[in-house]
Amino acid sequence: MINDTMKIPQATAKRLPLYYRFIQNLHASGKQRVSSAELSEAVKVDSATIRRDFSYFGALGKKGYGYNVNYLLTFFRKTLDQDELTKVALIGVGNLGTAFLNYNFLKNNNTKIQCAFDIAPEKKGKLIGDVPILPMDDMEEYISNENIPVAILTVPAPVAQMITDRLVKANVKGILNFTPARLNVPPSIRVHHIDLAVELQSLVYFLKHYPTQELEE
Ligand SMILES: NC(=O)c1ccc[n+]([C@@H]2O[C@H](COP(=O)([O-])OP(=O)(O)OC[C@H]3O[C@@H](n4cnc5c(N)ncnc54)[C@H](O)[C@@H]3O)[C@@H](O)[C@H]2O)c1
Repeated sequence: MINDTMKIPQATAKRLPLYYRFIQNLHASGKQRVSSAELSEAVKVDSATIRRDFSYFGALGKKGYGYNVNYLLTFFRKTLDQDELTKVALIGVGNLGTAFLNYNFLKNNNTKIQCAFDIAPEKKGKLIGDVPILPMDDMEEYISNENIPVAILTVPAPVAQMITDRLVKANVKGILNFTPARLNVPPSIRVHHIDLAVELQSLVYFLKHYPTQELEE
């Protein structure tokens, strides 16, 4: 998770995992330095934005040298708390939830879906991608005893708010909401809403109205 005390603009913070993944790959291939042009090509963010982003990280590229890969890797590890495993709970093991359980989030960063919950009795006790599916009755107790700070919500929209209220009681700090429901939460809880239909619509709109150059920001 990104350290709250750091003064990195939100738009920059959102690009951190993208940079981190690429820098990890560079490091693994033994590369010592990288130019903003190479980074730009790889992560599809224009190089002026990259230079501005990296100046927030205290990484000032040198002309003709670029950025030091080791420095960047250390910075991203620290900033994204890569040394610390963030536990995640998933609620709703249907089509979407099952796909997430089968996808190994640990491949790219240190978040791990530790447990899943579903109301369907036939799913109880099953393992999907090594993640156990537990009954909804146990949700609050399990999440709060295990100190799980993040939940992914993949339930039908009509029950999303009711489950969110329960997650808040269980001391969850962040919710990744895949349902179309708009969630009400206390100000201390962060909700990120991922609406695939809206994202798709927005992509189609941008393709129609903006030349590719302006798509990158
Ligand atoms: N499938 C997609 O491609 C997709 C894409 C974007 C958004 N979504 C949204 O994601 C959510 C899940 O979609 P899906 O296709 O996986 O649906 P689904 O019907 O396949 O799965 C929903 C799961 O939630 C469980 N559930 C129902 N009520 C519950 C409750 N009260 N407590 C706990 N679990 C409960 C069901 O047993 C089921 O396993 C929906 O809100 C949907 O709109 C789905």
